[in-house]
Amino acid sequence: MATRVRPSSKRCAVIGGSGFLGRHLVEKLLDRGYSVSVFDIRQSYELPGVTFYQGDLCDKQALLAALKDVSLVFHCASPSPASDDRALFERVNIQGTQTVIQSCIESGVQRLVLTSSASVVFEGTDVKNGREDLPYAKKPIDYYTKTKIEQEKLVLKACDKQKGFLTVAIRPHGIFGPRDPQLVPILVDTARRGKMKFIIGDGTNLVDFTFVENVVHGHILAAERLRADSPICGKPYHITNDEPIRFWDFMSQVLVGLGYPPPRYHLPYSLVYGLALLLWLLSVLLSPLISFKPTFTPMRVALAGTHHYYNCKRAKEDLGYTPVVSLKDAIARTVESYPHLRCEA
Ligand SMILES: NC(=O)C1=CN([C@@H]2O[C@H](COP(=O)(O)OP(=O)(O)OC[C@H]3O[C@@H](n4cnc5c(N)ncnc54)[C@H](O)[C@@H]3O)[C@@H](O)[C@H]2O)C=CC1
Ligand SMILES: CC(C)CCC[C@@H](C)[C@H]1CC[C@H]2C3=C(CC[C@]12C)[C@@]1(C)CCC(=O)C[C@@H]1CC3
Repeated sequence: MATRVRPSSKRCAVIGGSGFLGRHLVEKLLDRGYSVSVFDIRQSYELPGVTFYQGDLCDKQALLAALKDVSLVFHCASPSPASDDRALFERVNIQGTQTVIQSCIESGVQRLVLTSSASVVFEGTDVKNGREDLPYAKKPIDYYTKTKIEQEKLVLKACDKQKGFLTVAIRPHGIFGPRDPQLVPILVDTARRGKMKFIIGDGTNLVDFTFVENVVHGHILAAERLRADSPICGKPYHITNDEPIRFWDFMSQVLVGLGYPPPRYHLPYSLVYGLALLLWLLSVLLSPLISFKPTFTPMRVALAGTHHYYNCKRAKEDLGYTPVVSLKDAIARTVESYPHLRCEA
């Protein structure tokens, strides 16, 4: 009878490893002595010690090739929330995640760490110090969030100690840092178009923004503690900077750091939300004729005008997590990393 060789526990794969979070995770895993395979639909860099597999995670055969002899998998691939493409989210985040789980099981992968999102409980209304036992959003605010909920449920349900397949989900919130293609670039683009003059609501709403290195730290702690006898199997964990900040103070600090004026004038939240909803509806109705993507989507307005910060006590207790970079240092390092986005005037 052929004996199955147990893959080395230091051999891992990062699905979505070409992305913002994925690449930071790959770099830290290499530092920690892991050998890393990246599976992604695109290859965005080259690094010694990394083997790239280019493919779609919905393609099982392509995935099986990348997971050969791998014992630990990080799944941090997703279409960008900005794509607002329902069919794509469903195909990649739901069907694709099912394919990831099946491929892991068939390849003998022992541990799967999913990058979920704290937004799985967010319905567009205040979440203050939210714990992991909050129910999933019944009316998710967009298709991205709806499919992130299904994705997390699939991965956590697949955890099976008997079969030796262990899973855990990390729920970060508002990831930022060097090379982020989303938060700072969208903010600067909005400022350059003269649209960052207004504060939505009274400006006192508290939000978590999480430095990418803290998110990476949470993922690695979870992976290294994921054993059959640990309490973390099949559970979700909030990972934040644990320093909620006023949404508009955070935006202002980034803008001022890059040489742009901070927003000053207030607009009522319900007015802006209503307008965003109307614009979104128009963009859907007119999509056969013209294509336009509004900057102020209902999701962004809700995120900008409500409290949404999360308690990460469970991660502290079970994973031994504490943020490794403070918010102040994180903002300074992020601002420094975008010299090309500085205000030229
Ligand atoms: N950026 C944020 O603020 C937050 C992100 N997340 C989650 O973190 C994860 C990583 O996000 P980011 O690094 O910000 O996004 P990103 O867009 O930079 O990276 C995602 C990667 O997934 C890859 N990908 C997409 N579809 C694929 C497919 N069908 N097959 C293979 N690869 C595919 C992309 O090519 C990309 O490299 C995602 O799961 C996202 O939902 C969760 C909370 C907050
Ligand atoms: C135009 C301005 C009002 C806002 C500019 C900044 C926004 C682009 C970002 C502020 C909060 C961010 C955020 C996400 C994306 C970028 C922001 C909207 C997520 C939706 C990314 C994916 C998630 O899982 C949740 C994030 C919440 C915070």
